[in-house]
Amino acid sequence: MNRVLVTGAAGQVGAAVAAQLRGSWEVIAHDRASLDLADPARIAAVVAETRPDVIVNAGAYTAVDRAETDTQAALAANSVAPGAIGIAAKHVGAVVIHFSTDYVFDGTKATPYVESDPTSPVSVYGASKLTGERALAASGVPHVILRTSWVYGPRGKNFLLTMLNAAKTREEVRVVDDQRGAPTSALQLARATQALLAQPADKLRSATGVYHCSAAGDVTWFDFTREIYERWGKINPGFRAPRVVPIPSSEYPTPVKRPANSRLSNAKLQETFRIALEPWEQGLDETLAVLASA
Ligand SMILES: NC(=O)C1=CN([C@@H]2O[C@H](COP(=O)(O)OP(=O)(O)OC[C@H]3O[C@@H](n4cnc5c(N)ncnc54)[C@H](OP(=O)(O)O)[C@@H]3O)[C@@H](O)[C@H]2O)C=CC1
Ligand SMILES: Cc1cn([C@H]2C[C@H](O)[C@@H](COP(=O)(O)OP(=O)(O)O[C@H]3O[C@@H](C)C(=O)[C@@H](O)[C@H]3O)O2)c(=O)[nH]c1=O
Repeated sequence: MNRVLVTGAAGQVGAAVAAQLRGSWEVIAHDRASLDLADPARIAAVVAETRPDVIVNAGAYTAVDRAETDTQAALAANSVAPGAIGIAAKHVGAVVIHFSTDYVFDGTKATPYVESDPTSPVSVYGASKLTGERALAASGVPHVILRTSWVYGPRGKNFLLTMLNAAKTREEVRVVDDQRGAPTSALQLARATQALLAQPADKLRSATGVYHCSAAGDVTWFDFTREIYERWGKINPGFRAPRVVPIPSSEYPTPVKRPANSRLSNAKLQETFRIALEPWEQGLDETLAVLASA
């Protein structure tokens, strides 16, 4: 059985990927306690000891607003670590699958972003992830960078859980209606990763590069919130949803501006690997079903 090392395995995507691959892969899962990505020497040692065939790097500093002031920690995990992972992986002949973000773009394009579009991050988080993409590529290791968007799942910190929690105490939630993207579930990303790893090894190696990988379709955060409550209500008849009020981003001030357009064209992923993620509605229903059964 082939061996895969998963970093950030306590996070939403890392946990889902590790769970999805168990059974068909020997999974070595590392969280922050066992592999601190801010420690390049530890990365080198763990990779040299375990000699994985594939490394899935799902660890990252994802607190977008906090990254503006906690910059060193964000840079260590998001910018430096991918390069260290690439160098260590190259030594043992491993392929690296790495996650990145829609926030490498400024969101001013009118249509979905393609991989060749110029990047222009407007946040430290986005800039740190872009530097990480470049560091991984510069290491010379065969790699696939999956840029995704608006990730949520049944655990961790994410917009879905924030909104379900808000419903417990709030009569009304006010949500931005001028940022558009594809909410992508951790489970959808885990399945896409599994499909990627099922490709012939030489194909994966020769397809080195950046791929956009998000759920099909798009919504605003306001639309997404309404759908969350409507669908949660259908499986929990006693649920009382707060009023959902659409607002412009200017009425929800955050330390960092978010891109207005987060839509990512997945055509390259589909053409190269024949991998297509399901519509975001399916990811949401699956995740709500997991929450309902918990
Ligand atoms: N969440 C989202 O909306 C999106 C995420 N992405 C990307 O997808 C990937 C997975 O994100 P997601 O699972 O959602 O994020 P999470 O925040 O859920 O998980 C990231 C994990 O990385 C860990 N981590 C952070 N810093 C370090 C470190 N120095 N050493 C070891 N582990 C560390 C975190 O640990 P701890 O909790 O202890 O900090 C956490 O367990 C990331 O690359 C992210 O940039 C892309 C687009 C959207
Ligand atoms: C909680 C809340 C948020 N919002 C807005 C703020 C923001 O513009 C948008 C989403 O809020 P979040 O805090 O989830 O946004 P954010 O943390 O920026 O989410 C991002 O995380 C990183 C890691 C990524 O890579 C991105 O793809 C994206 O998912 O909704 C409201 O309008 N009303 C609310 O009640």
